[in-house]
Amino acid sequence: MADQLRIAVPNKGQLSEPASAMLSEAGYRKRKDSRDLVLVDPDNQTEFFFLRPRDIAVYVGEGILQAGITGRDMLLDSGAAVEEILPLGFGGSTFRFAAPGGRTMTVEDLQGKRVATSFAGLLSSYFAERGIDARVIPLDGAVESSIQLGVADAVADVVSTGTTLRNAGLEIFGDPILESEAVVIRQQGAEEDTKVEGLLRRLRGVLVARDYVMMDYDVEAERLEEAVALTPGMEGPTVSPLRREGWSAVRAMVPRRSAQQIMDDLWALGARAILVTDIYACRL
Ligand SMILES: Nc1ncnc2c1ncn2[C@@H]1O[C@H](COP(=O)(O)OP(=O)(O)OP(=O)(O)O)[C@@H](O)[C@H]1O
Ligand SMILES: O=P(O)(O)OC[C@H]1O[C@H](OP(=O)(O)OP(=O)(O)O)[C@H](O)[C@@H]1O
Ligand SMILES: [Mg+2]
Repeated sequence: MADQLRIAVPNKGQLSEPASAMLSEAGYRKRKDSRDLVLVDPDNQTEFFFLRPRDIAVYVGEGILQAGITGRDMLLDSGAAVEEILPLGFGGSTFRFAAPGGRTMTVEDLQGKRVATSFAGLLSSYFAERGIDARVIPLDGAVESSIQLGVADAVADVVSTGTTLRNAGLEIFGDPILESEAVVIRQQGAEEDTKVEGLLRRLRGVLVARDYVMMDYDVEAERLEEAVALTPGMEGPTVSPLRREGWSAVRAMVPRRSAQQIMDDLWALGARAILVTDIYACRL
């Protein structure tokens, strides 16, 4: 249907499961079978198309689908007319050079050499921008084997934990070519679309619910200012009178990763009944 929001989602690979999990947390329907190619979600007037992450920028760039989830590296590699509109905080990786004995190498050493990669577009632009004349050897995957097999002198590949490179006896060198993560994309210069805005609002809500917790505590009036300084919240904490004379109840969102430290600091100020709860969903 024409008034449906049509979104591209990775059908397999590293981004597939976390992308579907995030959409499900955002209240969209989840596909039951990982082989399904299309999922219609009539309650949200949305259709999901499960596509290869590498192809997603092409569909969105052609204006066939209004938005998609893919890796920043894949979006840049595609050369499609798309733009990133929201980083999603998963699928984090760096794109890096590696070679045997790479520790002692620099990017300039690649002059005249062969560099294998499955991101030929991205790598060619990188070399062009720096005036390095290297030969890019495009491969589909398992790039780490290319040096041992004699097709390349170095590789440019996705690195997460570094295990794959280490196991292949390769060492990273040079600055990261790119820091990547999963992102929402749309066609370059696309007009504001209320349905896409709605999707983004939901996804931002999931990001906040993942990164923040709700903290409640009671504190004596004399220590209130110090306590509030530790928990400034988003637009200022809610402070309400406690039935107990001279005490207040405070409620504020705090970053999940610092919640334990803030609890310790509040306790030291004399705050009591300090409670932390998950945020299930939100719109800020
Ligand atoms: N080990 C990893 N950790 C985090 N992100 C990764 C990792 N490997 C790849 N990615 C990211 O996931 C996205 C999709 O890559 P993925 O490897 O899933 O696709 P692919 O190589 O085309 O498919 P496959 O590996 O299934 O053949 C890319 O943006 C990439 O940066
Ligand atoms: O640093 P690590 O944690 O080891 O992860 C990085 C590896 O993960 C991906 O491989 P994938 O499994 O997608 O295979 P592929 O090379 O065939 O794409 C990527 O291409 C790297 O090889
Ligand atoms: Mg891969």
